[in-house]
Amino acid sequence: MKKITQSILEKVIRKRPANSYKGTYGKIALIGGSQNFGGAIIMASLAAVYSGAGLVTTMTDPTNQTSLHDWLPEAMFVDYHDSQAASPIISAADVVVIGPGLGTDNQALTILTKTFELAHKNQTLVIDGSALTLVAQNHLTLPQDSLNVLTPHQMEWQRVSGIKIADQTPEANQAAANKLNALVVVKSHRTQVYYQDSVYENTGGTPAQATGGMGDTLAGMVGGFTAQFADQPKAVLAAVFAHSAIADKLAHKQYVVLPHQISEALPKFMKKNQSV
Ligand SMILES: NC(=O)C1=CN([C@@H]2O[C@H](COP(=O)(O)OP(=O)(O)OC[C@H]3O[C@@H](n4cnc5c(N)ncnc54)[C@H](O)[C@@H]3O)[C@@H](O)[C@H]2O)[C@@H](O)CC1
Ligand SMILES: Nc1ncnc2c1ncn2[C@@H]1O[C@H](COP(=O)(O)OP(=O)(O)O)[C@@H](O)[C@H]1O
Ligand SMILES: [Mg+2]
Repeated sequence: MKKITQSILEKVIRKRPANSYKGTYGKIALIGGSQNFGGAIIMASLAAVYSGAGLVTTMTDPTNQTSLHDWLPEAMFVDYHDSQAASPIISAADVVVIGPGLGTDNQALTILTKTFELAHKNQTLVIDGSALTLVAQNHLTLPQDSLNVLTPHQMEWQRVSGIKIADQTPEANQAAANKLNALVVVKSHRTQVYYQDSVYENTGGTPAQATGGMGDTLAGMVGGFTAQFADQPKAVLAAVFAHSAIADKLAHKQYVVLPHQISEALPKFMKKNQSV
């Protein structure tokens, strides 16, 4: 098993070319946030914007619009019930993050299946939270043409793969990830990443991260990194490492690290760890 260490950051985070503009850094659509879980998609959107994604659109329940803009005026808003408005933006996105706080009712299932229908080649789909539970409950097939990045915690991975948490060995997980033809980030206190023949284990992370919204933030970061950096598997590894490394640093002086604090630390962290 390979270790994910500090060295992944310089390999991925590049110095920004002088003649670049927002279009250089990718378009992301983030879909989620039911009436009760609005915070999840706001935290994911914060992470996407603070990791440097060029254009971010948040598709959520309209009850979340004011809080979204209060936290993040940089994000555009679309009502996720409005399929006519949402579909062209989803189609045009380089990266779609779906699931944080989406919920698992019929309306959430409709939004997820529509997003799967729209997914296409040259698009990365980050499937997190409720979207993973919906995939498992409804035996959905993942889209064939997009690069599918799954970010389950161990219980979500149990639902999707059928492997009980106690039996989630690297061999079993790798076989299941390959069967899904997906890049899978199995989150725990030492997160593991499965992609094709490779298994990676993160070397960072702290129990100060054990708080709701921490995974929503990682999903947004994976979206932000894959939107900007060409090598998609490496971008995922860098997002996983950066998420835990920032938390480890904050945890020197904090009992608990709040998810939005990780996002707020990202611009300085990325500047410090970019390649020269
Ligand atoms: N502020 C918000 O709006 C929040 C919304 N959230 C959303 O709520 C939805 C449900 O997600 P949840 O994960 O809370 O609920 P789930 O029911 O999907 O998973 C939680 C269950 O998994 C078990 N579990 C086993 N191993 C675990 C591990 N390593 N990490 C985490 N749980 C493990 C827990 O004991 C618990 O029974 C998701 O869409 C999520 O994005 C959560 O992120 C919490 C914060
Ligand atoms: N004890 C821990 N040590 C290291 N990382 C942790 C620990 N507890 C939680 N995390 C990290 O926090 C995140 C939790 O994700 P998730 O359970 O999906 O949260 P949520 O859905 O509430 O946002 C994962 O990235 C996980 O690796
Ligand atoms: Mg989660």
